[in-house]
Amino acid sequence: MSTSHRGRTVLDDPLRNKGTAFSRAEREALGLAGLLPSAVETIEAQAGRAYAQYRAQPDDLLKHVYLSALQDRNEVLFFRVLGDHLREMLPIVYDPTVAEAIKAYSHEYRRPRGVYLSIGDVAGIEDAFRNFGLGADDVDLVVASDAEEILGIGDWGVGGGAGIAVGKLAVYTAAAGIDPGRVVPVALDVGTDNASLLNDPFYVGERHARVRGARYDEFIDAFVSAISRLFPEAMLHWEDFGPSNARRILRRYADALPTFNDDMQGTGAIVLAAVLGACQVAQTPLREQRIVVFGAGTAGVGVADQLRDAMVRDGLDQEEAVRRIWAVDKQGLLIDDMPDLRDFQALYARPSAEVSGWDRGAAGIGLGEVVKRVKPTMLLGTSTAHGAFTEEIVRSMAAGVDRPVIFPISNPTDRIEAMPADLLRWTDGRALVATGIPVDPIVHDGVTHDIAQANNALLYPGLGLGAIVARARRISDGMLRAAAEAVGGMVDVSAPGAPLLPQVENLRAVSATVAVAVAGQAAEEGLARAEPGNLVQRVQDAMWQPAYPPVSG
Ligand SMILES: NC(=O)C1=CN([C@@H]2O[C@H](COP(=O)(O)OP(=O)(O)OC[C@H]3O[C@@H](n4cnc5c(N)ncnc54)[C@H](O)[C@@H]3O)[C@@H](O)[C@H]2O)C=CC1
Ligand SMILES: CC(=O)C(=O)O
Ligand SMILES: [Mg+2]
Repeated sequence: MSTSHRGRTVLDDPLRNKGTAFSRAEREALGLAGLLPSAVETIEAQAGRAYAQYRAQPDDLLKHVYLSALQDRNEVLFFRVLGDHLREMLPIVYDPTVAEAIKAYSHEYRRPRGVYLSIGDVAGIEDAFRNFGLGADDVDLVVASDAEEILGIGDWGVGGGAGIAVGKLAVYTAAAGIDPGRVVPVALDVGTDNASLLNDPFYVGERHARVRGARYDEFIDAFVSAISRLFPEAMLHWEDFGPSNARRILRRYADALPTFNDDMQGTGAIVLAAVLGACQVAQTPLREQRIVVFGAGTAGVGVADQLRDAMVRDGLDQEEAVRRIWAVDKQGLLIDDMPDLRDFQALYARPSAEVSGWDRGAAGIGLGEVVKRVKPTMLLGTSTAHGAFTEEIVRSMAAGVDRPVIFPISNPTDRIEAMPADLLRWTDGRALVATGIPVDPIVHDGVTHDIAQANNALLYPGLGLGAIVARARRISDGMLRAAAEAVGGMVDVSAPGAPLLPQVENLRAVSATVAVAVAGQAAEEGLARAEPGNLVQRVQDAMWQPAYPPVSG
């Protein structure tokens, strides 16, 4: 690596800064003599100190703040420490603590990271990217969020967009070795409907209600055009958009550039991987499952779509597959004569005649009644409704099936539909559980249950790496399927209590395996612009490592 910078500006560049690890020769060449204490340290020594400082932070939010500051000083060291303590630190950098950091963004704000685009300045979009300083061939990946539906915590304005894009990108690098110097986090600031932000004197975003309609669409359009023009090779990842925009935006741009929506497609694919594992344990093929999706929003319907397509591959026709899925939302079981169905929910609405004799409360046909009538084998939670999988509902489900598959995957912790220890207790250890948040192993009746983390973080880094290695023109359904099957193929679910997905410690191997499968699929579908060659080697070679390169002047 070389730099034309000298002196303090070298130390201020987190992608080049090595701090006390600059050698004497580098210090001489880069004008650093006298700007650092005399010891020349190894990265191991620096990482040991950083870890001790991290451990000394009194709570998770301050641990997050500490790691953000480390990333702002020295990216290699940040990723080294994160990689060395992945299981411990992923929940701090990412889900669930990232939710706390997002809520506190304007109060903890110290320095910017990435690109902030405001709906009030559409004309300035290209300039903003130019000011960021990367050229046409310098960007592999852009992660963008308008923060309308951050995890399960709702609208968090500019801090939500910036915080989630940065958090997702940290996982991309830690998990799949995406080069942190070749990515751009983007906060799309269209205002916020969050009154606590609008009335917070520290709030650093656009201080007006969320803009919707034609102006919003023009803003998104200008953003996508700028990306396509300025960074023609880059992949675009959409994160945490609201349900009225997520699918619409994806549809609009899916054929124009390599792009995907993580909440719909990444989540759908990781849940499919876990479901395939659960089918093996339960010894019941997917096409015979009865699946209730609780929370039919962006993620819930994304999951339903992936499961439907997998059932079709498993031998059902489209109609039969759809009929094996029951979707429940705020208004209860979705029924085709409901006036307030969203367009993307309509496919899963049951014919009203089918449910005419079912019990209805003020909020429609509730989850309890659905479980009683449907006798589901799988219950998937993407509702943000904490505690919605009650003991009564879970016991009722477990009475009808030997191995109830129950995935409360809403994030963060205070949105989860049920805690895994309760699910195991209420089902006498029979439940096959996966959650969105990380959960410690649970001992029930002498068996240790490793709870799979069905979080898109296990999938999207490898998907992105595979697409980047292939220089994919598009992200196809086939590439998502290949990713899901690759993750599913990496676990042995045969032992009692075994997790349904690979463990977080294996994230690098998982991501590399996913990337090979995705890049191979892209090539097979004629979507790869790069020659396939030896994909295993190409994926390994493409993975950035947190080690200091020599820096010359
Ligand atoms: N584990 C993972 O990888 C992922 C988990 N999620 C989680 O899924 C949840 C939903 O996220 P999105 O789909 O993006 O949000 P969304 O807002 O698009 O969907 C939530 C849906 O749940 C419904 N809902 C809310 N309260 C309900 C209740 N009491 N009963 C029934 N339905 C109810 C809403 O009407 C909406 O349709 C969040 O907690 C999010 O963190 C989302 C993406 C990935
Ligand atoms: C994990 C994730 O993408 C979400 O909860 O929104
Ligand atoms: Mg998300």
